[in-house]
Amino acid sequence: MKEKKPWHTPLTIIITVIGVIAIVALVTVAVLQNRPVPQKYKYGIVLDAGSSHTALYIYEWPAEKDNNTGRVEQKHSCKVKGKGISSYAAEPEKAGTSLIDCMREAELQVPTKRHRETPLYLGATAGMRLLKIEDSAASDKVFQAVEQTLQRSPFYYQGARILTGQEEGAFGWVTVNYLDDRLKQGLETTGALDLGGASTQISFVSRNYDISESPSNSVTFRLYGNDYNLYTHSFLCYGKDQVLKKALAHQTQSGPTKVQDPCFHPGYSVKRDYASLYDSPCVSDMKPKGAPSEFTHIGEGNFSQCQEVVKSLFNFTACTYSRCSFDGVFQPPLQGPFGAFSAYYFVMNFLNLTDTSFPLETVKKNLANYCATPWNELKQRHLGRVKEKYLAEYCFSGTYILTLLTEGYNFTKEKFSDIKFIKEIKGSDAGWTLGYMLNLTNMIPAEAPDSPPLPHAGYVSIVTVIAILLFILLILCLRSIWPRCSKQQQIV
Ligand SMILES: Nc1ccn([C@@H]2O[C@H](COP(=O)(O)OP(=O)(O)OP(=O)(O)O)[C@@H](O)[C@H]2O)c(=O)n1
Ligand SMILES: [Ca+2]
Repeated sequence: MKEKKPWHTPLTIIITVIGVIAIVALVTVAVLQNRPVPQKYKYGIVLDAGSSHTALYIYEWPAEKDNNTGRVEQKHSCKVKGKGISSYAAEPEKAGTSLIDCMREAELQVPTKRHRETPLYLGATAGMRLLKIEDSAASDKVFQAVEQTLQRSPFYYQGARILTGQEEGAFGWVTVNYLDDRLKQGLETTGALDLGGASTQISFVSRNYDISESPSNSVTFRLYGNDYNLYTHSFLCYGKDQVLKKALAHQTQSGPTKVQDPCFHPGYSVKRDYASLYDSPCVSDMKPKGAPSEFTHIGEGNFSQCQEVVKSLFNFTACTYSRCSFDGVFQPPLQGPFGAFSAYYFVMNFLNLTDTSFPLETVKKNLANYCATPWNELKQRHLGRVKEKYLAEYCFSGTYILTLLTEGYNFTKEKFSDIKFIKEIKGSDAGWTLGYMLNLTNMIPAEAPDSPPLPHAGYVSIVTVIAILLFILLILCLRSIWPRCSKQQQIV
């Protein structure tokens, strides 16, 4: 009878133990070496010096993945108290000191050991563009004051400058599409509509259209391996505060002491002075000669008359291109979904009109009702929660927004539902700041980044399975070789 050889000879036990130790060691090394490191973050700070106010944004992203997409998020924002930096033209130092509180907040938000490497940018928009036109020396002084504050901060200060309207529009578009993860995936992009206090931007990709008809409106990008031909335009003096000035200027051309304004509520009556109404380059050439020092601004609450006033501020006839939006500015056919943010959102959200699935006619009817609401009633309903200045202007602003979108940009009643009024996307505010930082830190690569063929978990599992298979193979091999070896020994 064939004697069965026991498998647990000292040698096989030693080999098994060594094998098991080797496998455990191999898998441990694979796991440890390739384990995702505990998340460490990097930070970037952008100050948005808008015409009406300044806001500071802190962005963060995983330290190891600067180049990866959709990973930069807004960590914190801080609203600077007071008005925009351009309002400090007469006392520039205050433009610098106004930023100190938010800079302190940023020092607490960003871990101290990251301070020195955290880039800090300030970008100014239409308010400073207007100040530069009006008084270039004053604009320089405001920048000097602002720089002084920012240079003193512990962050890696990268400079303060005025963005061009084109940059403001294009970076707003980058932000929206980056946050929506549309760029990396090469999906159809979303257009961006930004309404500020002093300027407004429209940016979108219009396929099959020759944007070279107006090269100054075109921006080309290569992002993640895709080419984009972006149409963008910034209308200076068409932000909602400057348009309000234009509307009032339009109604005070004869220098009256009393103006009955259909865009303000019945019962609204406020004294305004001519000097501060006409203090901007958007209206300064319209100032009536020999006007009194002030006028009484009286509300009438008539939406359709307000629409007429607002419409009269646009020039719809001048156009030297194949097609125009208004004021002789080229615009290709609207395409794709649009995100409308900043003041578009503030105003439409207050008015409860962000739902664009309602027919445009219904939106207009609701706004007409709102405009006809007596001023006293509105104050009772909202004061304490909403600033009086904002409250007084929502009828005008809503009318302006609808007129700009429908008559200005040509969002017809069918296309109106393509617009989504948004404040933020996945927790990050919509606006130009994120796109600006991504661009300056080269965080969006022109080509799609190479990613490892296997995810970490897949890699570890495969290494483990292969190691176990090899080990089993080794045991089987030893089991078939060993008896022969030992028999040979016996023969010898
Ligand atoms: N809750 C709020 C906040 C702001 N506003 C208004 O929204 C406009 C400001 O929009 P914003 O996007 O902050 O403009 P800026 O960036 O300051 O201006 P710009 O981009 O033109 O430089 C101002 O008219 C302000 O009165 C509003 O109506 N309701
Ligand atoms: Ca703005």
